[in-house]
Amino acid sequence: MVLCPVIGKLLHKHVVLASASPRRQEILSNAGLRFEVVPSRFKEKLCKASFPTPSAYAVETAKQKALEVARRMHQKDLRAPDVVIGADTIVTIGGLILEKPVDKQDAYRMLSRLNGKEHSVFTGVVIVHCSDRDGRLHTEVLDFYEETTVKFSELSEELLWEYIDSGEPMDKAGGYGIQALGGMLVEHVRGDFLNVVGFPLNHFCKKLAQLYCPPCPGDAWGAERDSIPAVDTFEDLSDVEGGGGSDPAWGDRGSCGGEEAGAAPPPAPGPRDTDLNGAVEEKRPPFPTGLLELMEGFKASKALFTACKLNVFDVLRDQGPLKAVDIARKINASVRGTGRLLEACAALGLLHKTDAGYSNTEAADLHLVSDGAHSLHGLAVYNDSHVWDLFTHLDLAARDGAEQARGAAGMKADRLFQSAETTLLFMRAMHGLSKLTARDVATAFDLSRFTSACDLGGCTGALAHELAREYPRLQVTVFDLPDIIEHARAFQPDGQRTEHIRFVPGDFFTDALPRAQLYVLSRVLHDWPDDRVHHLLTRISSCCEPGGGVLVAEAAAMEEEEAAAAAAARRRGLQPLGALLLGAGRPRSARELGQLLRRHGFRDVRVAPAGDLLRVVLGTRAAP
Ligand SMILES: Cc1cn([C@@H]2O[C@H](COP(=O)(O)OP(=O)(O)OP(=O)(O)O)[C@@H](O)[C@H]2O)c(=O)[nH]c1=O
Repeated sequence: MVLCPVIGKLLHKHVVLASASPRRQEILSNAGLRFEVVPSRFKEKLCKASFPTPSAYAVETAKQKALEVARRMHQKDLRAPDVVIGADTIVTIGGLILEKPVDKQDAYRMLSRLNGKEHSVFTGVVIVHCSDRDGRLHTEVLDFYEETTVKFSELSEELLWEYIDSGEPMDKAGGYGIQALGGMLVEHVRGDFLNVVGFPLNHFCKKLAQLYCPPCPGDAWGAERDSIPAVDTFEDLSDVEGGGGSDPAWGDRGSCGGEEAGAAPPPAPGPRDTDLNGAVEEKRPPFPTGLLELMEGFKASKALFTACKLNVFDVLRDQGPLKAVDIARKINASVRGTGRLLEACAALGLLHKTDAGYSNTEAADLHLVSDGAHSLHGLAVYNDSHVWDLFTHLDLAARDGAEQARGAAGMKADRLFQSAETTLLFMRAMHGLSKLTARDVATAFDLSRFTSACDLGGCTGALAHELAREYPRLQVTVFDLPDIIEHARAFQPDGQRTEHIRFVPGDFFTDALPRAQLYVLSRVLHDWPDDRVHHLLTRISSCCEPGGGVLVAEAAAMEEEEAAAAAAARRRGLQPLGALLLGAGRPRSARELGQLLRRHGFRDVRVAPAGDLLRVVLGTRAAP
């Protein structure tokens, strides 16, 4: 990929992002950078008046954030980093620097100031190269900043308060997030949009190119070149690190970092390079960041699950910010243990930590609390209590097949749900996931020509509600196992029309299917092996009148997109394991699903994406 080499220069290094900002993490990981997140503990309290410009303040804050992390990691001697990246975003208007609001009133003061006017957003960035010299940390700091101007529309008081009440302003400089609801407040932007969001990626790449690209012979710009080099120059970059010479750009641009200061260039020496003392150094293998992440990944999941299980996010949503000791009391846990768990959650970007204590991030408020329209709490609890146990026995499943693993985890193979409690656990997990995707599935195609639908395996009816909401003429039947239907009532949303939805108990492999023009199979087929899928589609096909349809939603990528959707691919990559442990099914691509539908008498088969997770395939029953 042509854009990779400049970011690729960091792939062999242990890179740390000294920031808890989820936006920075997203911007950099979207650009292909691999890094560890270690939020800085530096308190953003430098005296603003002592800086000549707002940008100098942002740069110094970014520098102190990064250096604090570099020193802490060096002291602990744990996976000491090669490079630490720090950043600080501020909003300035009329000489005033606005950081993150401390409460709603503060957010209101900030937004009123910005209302109808143009302001500047500065992000200061530092790239700190670290090395160990006789046990002492040596740092070299490269810094820069980027300015973007943003103009707000004239906004009514009501709108400002509505925006503040959405909760979005609280963890954002200036009290708004241009990338989300805050985008609606903005009339125009001059400059780098991502700079406003929290990280000036373009400028960062230029700096990396300066750092790692030696001046080409005859290049009039030399080390001062300040634009991303042409693609073929990028390709040349792949070997320059091995050149072993000093880095002119670094020498010119870098500033020394306090007590750790020194003059040596940061890049590592080449394959077998001679250093100034004549000693020969072996080339270090690339730092296995990805592997280490995989090895540690389960701890991150467990921290999230545990905080959900102990209702940490509920407590903080209702009463945060709170100190660890108060949270411990409220969740009935030890202060020491709670403190550790909270630290871990903050490091994972699930919580914010400030002087006032811990508070939820936006994502935690939305998805990790136990109630609310977008809650995935049930999924976390299900994964923790049920899927976790099964995966503990993955070795057994791999060796002997699923039955052994299920047995070891205490599950009887002949019965899906052991008790009402496990049924509810499963239903809560599915409910959260279905609600997350229901709208995308319901609107992937225009289904308004149908007046009746049957959602097979429709569980709590989350998709049925969305279908009924989207298509007022549609009558939807949710068809699922009696155990499920018995508990479905508990999941019905208050105040939503339910007369268009009915719940019918039954087994779609054996019982008569309710009559409907459209049959829906949302995330059902991957649970079943080919023979069962054929059996089910044969049954649907024989019930479906010509002109009727079948709608299949699965976490299946379109083949041509597979390489691009790396994260989704990773999720899909784990699906066969889930199938091994949970049943004999398998994931199927959209193309394969389309072929299946054609084979069972459906024509005009079309595929559409439904959000990031799912693909939806719609087929129309041809005349037999
Ligand atoms: C203007 C604007 C800002 N932000 C966020 O505001 C925080 C600034 O605060 P910071 O002190 O620079 O960073 P932080 O979040 O406290 O993290 P850290 O680096 O650990 O100090 C960062 O998050 C940015 O994304 C947005 O998400 N959208 C916007 O439109």
